[in-house]
Amino acid sequence: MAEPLFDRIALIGIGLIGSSLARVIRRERLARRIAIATRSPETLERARALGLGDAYSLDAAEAVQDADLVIVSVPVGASGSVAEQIAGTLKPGAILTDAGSTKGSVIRAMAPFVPEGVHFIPGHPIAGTEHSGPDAGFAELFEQRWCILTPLPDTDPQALARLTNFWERCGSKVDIMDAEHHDMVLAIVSHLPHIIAYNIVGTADDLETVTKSEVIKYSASGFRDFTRLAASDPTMWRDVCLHNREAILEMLARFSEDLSALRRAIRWGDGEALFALFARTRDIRRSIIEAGQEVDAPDFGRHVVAHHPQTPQPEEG
Ligand SMILES: NC(=O)C1=CN([C@@H]2O[C@H](COP(=O)(O)OP(=O)(O)OC[C@H]3O[C@@H](n4cnc5c(N)ncnc54)[C@H](O)[C@@H]3O)[C@@H](O)[C@H]2O)C=CC1
Ligand SMILES: O=C(O)C(=O)Cc1ccc(O)cc1
Repeated sequence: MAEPLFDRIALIGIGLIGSSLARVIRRERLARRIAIATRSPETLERARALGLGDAYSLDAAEAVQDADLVIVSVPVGASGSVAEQIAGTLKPGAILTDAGSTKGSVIRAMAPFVPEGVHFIPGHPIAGTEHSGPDAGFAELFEQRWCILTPLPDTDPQALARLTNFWERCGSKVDIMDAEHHDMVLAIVSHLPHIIAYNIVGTADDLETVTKSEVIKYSASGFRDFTRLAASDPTMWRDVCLHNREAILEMLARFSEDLSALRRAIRWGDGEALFALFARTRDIRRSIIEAGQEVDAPDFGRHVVAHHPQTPQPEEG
């Protein structure tokens, strides 16, 4: 059996991402000990009841003591305050990383608190679901998914190799890029789709000519896919919007321009323009399938039911 990669891993935040990490770390024996810290007592108790770790604390500073790898998986707006809390007890030589959906803001918020001798390597697993909390996680979440690492210019290559190895042992493929590029790419492939979903579901909810029961009744159409995304955690997505503001605004501006062109084509009955766009976008989906990426909305809800048939989800926070 392979040696554990780390002696002690500390997980700060034990929601969907933190608890999925706990489960895969356990399954793959990636650490001898898992220490868990989170902010709310209810979530911590739930993590304990699920047996996700070896030590539990409401104090992040306590949890990171002696940890060789610290993974912060909290809403991105909380990453600075977590860094401030743990700064004094991080072990020299430890690797500090995170799972946040935005990277520039996380670096700006956390880096000032990282002590000399601690290797800070921000990260982002491109894997998730619309569910949140410790019950929602599952060990297979990261399998065959990309994890993007955004090291800083002075990052130690050995620490980077160790963290890359960790994510690969979790089942992920690892890519490395700078934070600014990450934020631009993710704005279009992840943040905008969620914003559009929140918007369209809100628009449908506001309609006066179509009743709520009709929206529910006939939603076995494209609308249903949007409702899945629009069911994602409000705190997490509020923070993403507030902390990747520039890139999201840039992509929204482009989106609005293209939407205006599409609107014009519909108004003027320009079938050729409509057909040309729809044919081009169909090719994109074909390329995704050819590249071997999963494209159908994964019914990750099944995992929640399969793992914990009757457990209610605790309040987050
Ligand atoms: N949900 C998703 O699909 C994905 C989320 N992410 C990112 O991962 C991070 C975590 O997301 P999830 O696990 O989905 O969220 P979640 O809502 O399931 O869990 C968040 C956890 O952070 C804790 N928390 C909140 N504020 C805290 C604080 N100040 N100190 C300590 N703990 C605190 C909560 O109690 C909870 O345990 C976020 O930054 C998110 O952007 C990344 C990839 C996918
Ligand atoms: O549920 C989905 O379809 C997602 O897109 C999950 C997701 C949410 C946020 C991320 O930063 C990465 C992945």
